[in-house]
Amino acid sequence: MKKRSVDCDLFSELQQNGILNEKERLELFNIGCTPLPLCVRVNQKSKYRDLLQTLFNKSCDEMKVIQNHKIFIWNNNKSIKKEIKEIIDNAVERNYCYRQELCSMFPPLVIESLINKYHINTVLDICAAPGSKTSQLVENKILVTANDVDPKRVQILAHRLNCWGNVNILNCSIDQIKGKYDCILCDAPCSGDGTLRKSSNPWFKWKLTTSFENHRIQLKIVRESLKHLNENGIIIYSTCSMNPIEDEAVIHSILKEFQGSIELIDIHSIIPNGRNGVSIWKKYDTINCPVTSYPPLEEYHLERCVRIFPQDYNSGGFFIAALRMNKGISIASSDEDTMEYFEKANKDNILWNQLKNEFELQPIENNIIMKKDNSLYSWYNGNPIYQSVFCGCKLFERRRKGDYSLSSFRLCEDGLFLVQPFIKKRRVKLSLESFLKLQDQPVPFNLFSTEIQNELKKWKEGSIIIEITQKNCKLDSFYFIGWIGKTTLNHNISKEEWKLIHLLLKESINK
Ligand SMILES: C[S@@+](CC[C@H](N)C(=O)[O-])C[C@H]1O[C@@H](n2cnc3c(N)ncnc32)[C@H](O)[C@@H]1O
Repeated sequence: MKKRSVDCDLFSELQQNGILNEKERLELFNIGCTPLPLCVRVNQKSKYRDLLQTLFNKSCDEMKVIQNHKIFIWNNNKSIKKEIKEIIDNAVERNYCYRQELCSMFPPLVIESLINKYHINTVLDICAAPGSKTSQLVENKILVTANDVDPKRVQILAHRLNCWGNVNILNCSIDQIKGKYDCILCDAPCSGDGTLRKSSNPWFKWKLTTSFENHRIQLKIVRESLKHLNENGIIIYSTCSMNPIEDEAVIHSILKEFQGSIELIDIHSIIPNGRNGVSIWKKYDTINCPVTSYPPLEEYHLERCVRIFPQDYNSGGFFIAALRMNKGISIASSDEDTMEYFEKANKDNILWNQLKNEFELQPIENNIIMKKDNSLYSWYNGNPIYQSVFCGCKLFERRRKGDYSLSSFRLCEDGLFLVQPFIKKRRVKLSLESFLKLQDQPVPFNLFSTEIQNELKKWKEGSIIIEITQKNCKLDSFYFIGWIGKTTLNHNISKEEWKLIHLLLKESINK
């Protein structure tokens, strides 16, 4: 097996460019050879939030509170208790947590810090898959649209964003994007040399020519994004590369092209350990070097950009810059040809009225839209937008084709946190003991107390919300989706979720 070396091409290039001195090169080598800490961000909308946070708080090495996020850090993956690891894996799989490197959290944190000052209401995450930064953005009160060009990665994105919040998801290349946004996050594809703690590629496969190719793509992504920015809008540009060709050179080229219309915002106060961006780097005279990557001849205040070395935050390497468009700029864009895949719920639709009345959805009916799909109707919460492949959170799902009875629809876990507070009917309160009985098989009504039996018999066959109401129980005030059959109560909880419930109960009771 090849051995990592302080003499690798990547480090030599960074040093020749003046990004690293001898001492920093050694520091980078040393930290580059140690594994990354495990960082976990808990979904603030998850019903297990408090349980998970209490548990993680006791077990982690460090807990950071940055804006409204609580981040739990374990410095050594191997020292995490097996039970806690199992809970983390299970909760991540179910989107109750996100495993995300610390430096990858910075671009959304920058956006969150600028929301009020720059009146940001809408954000487009233009290179969003697999969704770590989008999942962070949707925790704010802004309308988030996520896009990625790669269809397979969009599927992963959609899966990972379940339960995190309202988000519209597009699957198009940057030149097909329509509409305008207050802020666009360009987390661009890059060489990924900042990932040297988790991948061997930066050590053995890094090539300058790849950086040149990436520079061209990155520039195109930022230029295209500018067409979709509202006046006074913000672009956040980020990469996990430490190389100026993929970082400052892209920003410099944009500032030079749109001089006077775009300014670079200083974001150092948001990322205090970050380093200043550089204004000097090598001018390569090879044929394939893009001229747009040449270093500046004038002052562009590139020091306002932030470069993170792994040793700065015990993370990976990263780069972030924030650009503000202060005057409209003219880049041709075509905004015709909008296709609507979604429409507002048809108020005359019999099934819609049945669902609405059965679950008392009136207060939120204007936020619910119907997916136009030949065989399946789903209700989502969100704004209908063209080209969406997914839109909002799924609230109800069709179970059986061709059957338009209430029981052919079921409430979905994805959007339960959104509708649950509005659903006043079709709820039942169970003690923890009764709830746990449901795990193995549907429980006949007559095995519950008369009070609960009467409650269950009130409703037609279909979904119901089960609340746990036992005092001093760790799952008190928790809610789950159940199913009322003709004579039995069943649950809609997957095997893996039951496992999580038991692990959490066990760990919390033991503590
Ligand atoms: C660095 S990754 C994004 C990571 C993501 N922001 C996250 O935090 O999980 C870059 C993404 O850009 C996407 N991409 C590359 N070229 C693109 C283009 N022309 N338009 C849209 N997305 C593109 C890739 O498919 C890839 O998923």
